[in-house]
Amino acid sequence: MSAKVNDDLLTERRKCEFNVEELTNYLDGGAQATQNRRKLEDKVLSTKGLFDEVPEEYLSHKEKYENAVRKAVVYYKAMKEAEDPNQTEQERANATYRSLLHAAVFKDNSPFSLHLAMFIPAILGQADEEQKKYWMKRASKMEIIGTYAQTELGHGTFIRGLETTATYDPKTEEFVLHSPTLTAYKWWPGSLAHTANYCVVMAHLYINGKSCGIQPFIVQFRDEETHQPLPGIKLGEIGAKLGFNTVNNGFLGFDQHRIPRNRMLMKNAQVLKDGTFKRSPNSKLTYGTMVYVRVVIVNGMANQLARAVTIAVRYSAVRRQSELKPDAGEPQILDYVTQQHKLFIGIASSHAFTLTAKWLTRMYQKVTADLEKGNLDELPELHAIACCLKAVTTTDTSVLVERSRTSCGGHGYMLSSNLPQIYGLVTAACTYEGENTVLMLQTARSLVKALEQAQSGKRLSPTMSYLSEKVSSRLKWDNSIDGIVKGFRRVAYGKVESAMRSMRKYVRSGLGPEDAWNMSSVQLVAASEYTSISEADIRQLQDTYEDLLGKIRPNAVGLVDAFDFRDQILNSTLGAYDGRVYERLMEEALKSPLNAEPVNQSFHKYLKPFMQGKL
Ligand SMILES: CCC/C=C/C(=O)SCCNC(=O)CCNC(=O)[C@H](O)C(C)(C)COP(=O)([O-])OP(=O)([O-])OC[C@H]1O[C@@H](n2cnc3c(N)ncnc32)[C@H](O)[C@@H]1OP(=O)([O-])[O-]
Ligand SMILES: Cc1cc2nc3c(=O)[nH]c(=O)nc-3n(C[C@H](O)[C@H](O)[C@H](O)COP(=O)(O)OP(=O)(O)OC[C@H]3O[C@@H](n4cnc5c(N)ncnc54)[C@H](O)[C@@H]3O)c2cc1C
Repeated sequence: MSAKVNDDLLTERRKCEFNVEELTNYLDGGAQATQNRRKLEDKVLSTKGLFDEVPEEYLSHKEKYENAVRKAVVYYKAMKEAEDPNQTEQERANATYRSLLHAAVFKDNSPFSLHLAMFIPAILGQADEEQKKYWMKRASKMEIIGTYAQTELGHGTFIRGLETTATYDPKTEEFVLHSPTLTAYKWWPGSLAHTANYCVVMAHLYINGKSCGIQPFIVQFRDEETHQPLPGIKLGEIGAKLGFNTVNNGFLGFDQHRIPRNRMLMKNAQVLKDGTFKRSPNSKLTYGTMVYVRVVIVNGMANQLARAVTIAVRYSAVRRQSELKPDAGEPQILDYVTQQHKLFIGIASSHAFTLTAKWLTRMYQKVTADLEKGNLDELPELHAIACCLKAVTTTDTSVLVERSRTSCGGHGYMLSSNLPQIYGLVTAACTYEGENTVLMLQTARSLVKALEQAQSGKRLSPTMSYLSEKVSSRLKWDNSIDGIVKGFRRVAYGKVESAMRSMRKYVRSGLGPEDAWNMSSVQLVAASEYTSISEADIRQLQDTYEDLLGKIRPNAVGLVDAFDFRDQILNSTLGAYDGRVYERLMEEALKSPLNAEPVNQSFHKYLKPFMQGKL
């Protein structure tokens, strides 16, 4: 088959009105950063043994895991060898994030992901200096593989309800870890089942029968040589899921399992040898690892969304279907304005999430630096904003990735398009690291507080200041960027105010504050808007929107090319740079094991006797 680039894609690229490379450089953080990223990709992607001979989807559950472990090892070594010693750690991290290199290797996800995404951050954020030195030396070289075990069979959201206990025994200077019930079993941690040998366990600390809250402990649960579970450890895999099937999510129960005192991570709270408990300056510092990961997720969503819309936009430029005008031939489906509406929002959202992620990361770094100096003032605001942005970006990305998939018609349903797997990855993020409704309610809680403060004349932080702006009940709609931002602020203010009025109404009617909160929670999450926008305003906004879709249309392929994902990273029959969609669909179909023989044995065993009335 010819390797020629599809003619429609060639035309699209000629039509593009801006410099694609310039936008790529902007996304990478400069031309040099683009070069560095591409160099990294060249090196890693040329590594032997990284890719599947048989497409992953045709392997059994067990084979998928074993194959993923094999590739994780090759990939880890390739990344280490490709490291440029002249680059800073931040530059390396940026290149790795932007390239989504692991997506070329794992259509699903790596069984090492929890080690890097949570185990190491938990040590960095929760261990004291001595512990950090010891554990980071081992963890950074992957002499040990770790995970983060917080969620239990019975509790995920309500961390204070976790049932795993860590009881301090001052006689032996040990903690005794125990799972008193079935629902106390840790359930979900990635890598836990067969990959990791250590984990950070969140457990309820008791000293002399007194509760000292939820605390982090570093626990070895497999022998370092034999990999057998240690005495007092019950361990296994939780089974097949919608996605994440190579992540090796596991369960873990403790039967009076003893660990030394120095295995409690003691940066914030401490237990002294005699059992004296030293409280953390703020009990919520224990939740720091989750705040960090929520920040990281926003960036991850921007990249996964960019990947999905790249596939869908390129496919939409190649695919021709139906008729717009009689005898004019079949148009590219990208010419249908409904198709543009489905996809261009995805491109725009990806850019918006990228910029938001940069802003949020800076805020995280500042608050973390302040925490190190003992200043906790901005922690509540960081928590409220990280919760909200994690929830909004994961929800929107899930919707937009699914829309990208359906916008490819039947071919988007094929696993070889990679869109179903991308959806499986991003929809998981609506649940993990805090279920989205729950996180939105955390943000609502701080918004209600801020509005109360504004109404009593207190000054608010810049991110909340719109709640103290004087707003007239009738807002004159204005289609400029400033006008739209003002409109959004008005709507946001209206939502919070309406939810608060509703809560006050319920309290006046005799409900307690918690019940009033629950009764108003639909409004708190997604209040109906109090916007004074009129029908004429909406028409004008709609006209502007349709006008903008037309302006983006000639640049759509250029915009997704600028994301600069290699074919191996897109891993899709529909999205490759050359647009050979139909050839690739056929090539992949021929890899199905069912195509290895013209007649399947089930014909002789079942169909023939059945059809001949002999079964
Ligand atoms: C690759 C995939 C890997 C996946 C891994 C995972 O999923 S790992 C598993 C991931 N699992 C999850 O993500 C579980 C999700 N659940 C949670 O994060 C928490 O349990 C909760 C936040 C829902 C409630 O917690 P709670 O019942 O203890 O709290 P409360 O509601 O009573 O509020 C008390 C006060 O604390 C404040 N505050 C709370 N958190 C923070 C914080 N981080 N920082 C600062 N502050 C915080 C809150 O604003 C409130 O302030 P106020 O108004 O009193 O001034
Ligand atoms: C793919 C994946 C990977 C994961 N990896 C890990 C891991 O590595 N380590 C780990 O420890 N955990 C992990 N988890 C677990 C994850 O963090 C939890 O599933 C998540 O925090 C949600 O908790 P839950 O499952 O108990 O849901 P629940 O809290 O039971 O939620 C169920 C429903 O109840 C609602 N609800 C709950 N509380 C409230 C409330 N206060 N107000 C209103 N509604 C409420 C929710 O909105 C939701 O609709 C993972 C989960 C997934 C899906």
